[in-house]
Amino acid sequence: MDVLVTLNQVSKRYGRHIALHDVNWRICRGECAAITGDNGAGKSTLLHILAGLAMPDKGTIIINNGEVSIGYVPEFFPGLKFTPREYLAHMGRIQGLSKQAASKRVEGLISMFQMEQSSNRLMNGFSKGMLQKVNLMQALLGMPDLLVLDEPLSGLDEHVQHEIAKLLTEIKQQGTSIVMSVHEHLLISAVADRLVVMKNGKIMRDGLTDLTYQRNPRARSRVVFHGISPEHCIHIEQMDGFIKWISQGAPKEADIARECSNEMLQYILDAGGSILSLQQLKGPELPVEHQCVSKSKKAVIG
Ligand SMILES: Nc1ncnc2c1ncn2[C@@H]1O[C@H](COP(=O)(O)OP(=O)(O)OP(=O)(O)O)[C@@H](O)[C@H]1O
Repeated sequence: MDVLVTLNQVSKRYGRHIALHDVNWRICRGECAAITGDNGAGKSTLLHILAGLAMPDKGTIIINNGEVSIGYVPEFFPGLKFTPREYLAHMGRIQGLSKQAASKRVEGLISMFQMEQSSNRLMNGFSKGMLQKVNLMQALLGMPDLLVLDEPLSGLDEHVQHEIAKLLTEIKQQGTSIVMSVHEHLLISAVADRLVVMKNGKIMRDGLTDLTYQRNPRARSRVVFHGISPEHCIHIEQMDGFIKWISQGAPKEADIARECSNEMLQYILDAGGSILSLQQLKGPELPVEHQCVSKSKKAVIG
């Protein structure tokens, strides 16, 4: 899997308040992750760090070959005294596009967003929905590998919410990875492949959305194991095929993609752990077969 950005043990505090606490996370090429959680859970802080707008106090950020372009869509976008055409052309130049390239890109975006009729009107008279479209267009000017959006549907009416969801689906289909904080179910069900739940600055759940399982029922296994260090657990989360933790207590329990299970089990054993059980699952909730219970390396992997 082509990982675009990896966060390792990332923490961020504001004064005495810890907004992010030892977060390990990554986003891969072509993925769309929705981040949800209560107000103050740390979603925006995580997005700011991913987008390079804030630095962590602790931890590391690894960018794929140091060359991932990122577009950021803030929650609020002001109604400026420019037309979208003027504003986007300026932004394109600021982002390093030539005059011709900026103009071509702006026209392409205006057409994709069906903004032809309003593209020469001043934005200070725009509705929230129209402003949000321009906000999204500015982030797409440089054809980013990764689009980071902070609550893209906030304050929009239902019709515009569906329009934005449709546009984000198109953007995802064009190969752009997306990370967005959301409160609305629409984007989780219509666009996201992965759902991340945050609480008190920590990631509590990170896995495929149930709809993704239904659309693409990838065979998976549930493995129960114990005896490995927190550092090895972090590595497991970052391996291809890790889906989600079911329990991080003792013993630990995780869902993994079946095609990667040999590699994962081997890693657990090499790290000094013991496998307590391996159960094959299919779909979001339905265990179809109980395969084996063994502590022996050969019996589990063979
Ligand atoms: N610049 C700041 N100065 C001080 N505290 C901050 C700052 N930014 C965020 N915080 C605090 O850090 C915590 C996490 O904030 P963050 O905005 O990341 O949460 P969030 O999950 O995005 O919340 P919301 O859903 O309300 O936007 C909150 O308690 C917030 O008050």
